[in-house]
Amino acid sequence: MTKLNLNQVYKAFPTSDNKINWALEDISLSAQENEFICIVGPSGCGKSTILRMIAGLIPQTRGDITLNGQEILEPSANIGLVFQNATLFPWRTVRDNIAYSQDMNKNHDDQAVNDLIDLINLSGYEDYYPRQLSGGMAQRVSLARTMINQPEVFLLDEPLGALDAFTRANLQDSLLELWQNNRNLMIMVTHDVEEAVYMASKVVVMKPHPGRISRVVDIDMDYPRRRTSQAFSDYRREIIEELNF
Ligand SMILES: Nc1ncnc2c1ncn2[C@@H]1O[C@H](COP(=O)(O)OP(=O)(O)OP(=O)(O)O)[C@@H](O)[C@H]1O
Repeated sequence: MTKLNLNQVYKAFPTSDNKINWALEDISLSAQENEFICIVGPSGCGKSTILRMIAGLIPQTRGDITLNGQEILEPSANIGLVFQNATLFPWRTVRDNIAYSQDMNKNHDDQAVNDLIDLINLSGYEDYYPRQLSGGMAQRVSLARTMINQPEVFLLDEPLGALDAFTRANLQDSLLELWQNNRNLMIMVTHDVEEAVYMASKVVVMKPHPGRISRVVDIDMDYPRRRTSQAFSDYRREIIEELNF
């Protein structure tokens, strides 16, 4: 069933000299529940703008964006968004950062919080404060904090971009596990083609000036994926070639 639909979406921003910058042109994309979609493309092609429109943070200039057939007009708890840098409450412990939902001030079930702490491999760190965590640990907490609301759509804007390669590879696996347990729709922006092939069921390749979709590549490989397999290198090459032409 189609969960999310973008139909001929355009986005214009005013420029400082009173002109119009068409940041996105004719974006059409439909996503089923359970999909893991990665969006790749060069800087400035409008990847974050797409996520911000889906999150209901900014309006599109033309076209429709619907979730379960309903137009998205404002942010809602059904759609979670995680950015590159974890933004945790510094005065709350790991447990309380996850337990208290940002916008609803609601205390979550202890069992659900413990299960998520287990899943993100932070058991034993429940009572730590953000200043006592590494970047990777903080980003895990940030993911768990969004995940606990069980959003139907989970939007991730370069969530692993600021991490070292080793932490990044670990978190890719944690994210895949979160997705496999919850089976919600994930849409992740990344600059890293290998990360997209490792994680996504579908890769959306974008081009700039104006930002548009140049190709959608279905990744037909079982999980867990082997980065050294022939199929993996073939998909990676196909996407890199698409980005370069
Ligand atoms: N609030 C805004 N006001 C004006 N222009 C904006 C605004 N947000 C984005 N843009 C413009 O829209 C275009 C797309 O920006 P966006 O941040 O979505 O690209 P991106 O693909 O996510 O880039 P990056 O990979 O560098 O994060 C750019 O030309 C940018 O200058």
